[in-house]
Amino acid sequence: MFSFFKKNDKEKEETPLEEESENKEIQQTQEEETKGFFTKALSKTFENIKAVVPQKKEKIAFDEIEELLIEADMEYEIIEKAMDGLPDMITRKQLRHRLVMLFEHAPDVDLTNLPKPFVRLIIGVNGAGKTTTIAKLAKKCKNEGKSVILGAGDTFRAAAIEQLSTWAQRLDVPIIKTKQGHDASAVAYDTISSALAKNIDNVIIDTAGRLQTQTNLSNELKKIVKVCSKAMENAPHQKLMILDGTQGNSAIAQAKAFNEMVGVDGIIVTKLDGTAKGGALFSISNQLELPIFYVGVGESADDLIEFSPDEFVDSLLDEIYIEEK
Ligand SMILES: Nc1nc2c(ncn2[C@@H]2O[C@H](COP(=O)(O)OP(=O)(O)OP(=O)(O)O)[C@@H](O)[C@H]2O)c(=O)[nH]1
Repeated sequence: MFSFFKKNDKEKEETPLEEESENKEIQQTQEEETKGFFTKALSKTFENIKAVVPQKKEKIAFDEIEELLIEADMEYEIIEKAMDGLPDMITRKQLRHRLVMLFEHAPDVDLTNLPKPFVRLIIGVNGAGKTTTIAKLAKKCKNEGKSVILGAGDTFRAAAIEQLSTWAQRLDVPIIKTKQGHDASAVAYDTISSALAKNIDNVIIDTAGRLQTQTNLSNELKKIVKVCSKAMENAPHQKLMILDGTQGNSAIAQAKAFNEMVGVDGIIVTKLDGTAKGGALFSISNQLELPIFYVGVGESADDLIEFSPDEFVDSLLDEIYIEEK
């Protein structure tokens, strides 16, 4: 999926075959690392799963799989869908195929040809982890050698502006902000204009998670989206919804409401480290018909990992199945 493998330090005299095998090795190492992250982040979910299947096996009974997926907070409707027609004893390969299929809504972004600036609008309810995730995304941009500017678009709460400003300072990235109560769409416009003027690669704009009424919130978000497109054609390029992973499946209704308001392009699930509800990722992606781009696995700016359905499913299966020969 989103892999950024740098080839620039390869020795010139390497043959294409050597280079290919080296690239494969790098890729494998990175996949292992991501799998390691998932295993760590999902330790609580895995504890529940292991209570159902304490010993790793080659084949696992249908009922046991059903039970462990329930334990991991996967919605029953999705479990039924995933397991439809599977035999009484299920192999790793059979289950893997079905589970990966649940994430069929893969992100469809050509990362080699991103517009400049690439504008992301961050939406979601208060407390879901919006501000922290914006900081994590900004850090990721910087790590990749890209410039970034933040827009403090949650003008409803002074604390939100302050919190994002603190992160901007800590990460040493510019931020456009205004006073509490001022027009959020003006902040969005100014942030994009500033990025255009200064040739900045990425724009990340925060939004309010709550206003006086749901209608006000909906109107404000719609206005921000419209104003972004006035500042730059086709902006925002991604509307990302932040969902609190500790809420498990109950985050879905919330997400649907936001999706109806402005149409969401993808999801970031936060706080995966603190929950036993990791299985909800299946239902979240499948029910909303949206890709999960990243997952948050801690409170620091580095605790964000790119979501890969394959690696996520493999780390889960590693807990219950003997490695397939
Ligand atoms: N463990 C853990 N905590 C997280 C993660 N992401 C965010 N948090 C914490 O969740 C709390 C809320 O995060 P914020 O980023 O303030 O959330 P917000 O959506 O901006 O919420 P408001 O500031 O209330 O608008 C903070 O204490 C964060 O440190 C994560 O991936 N893992």
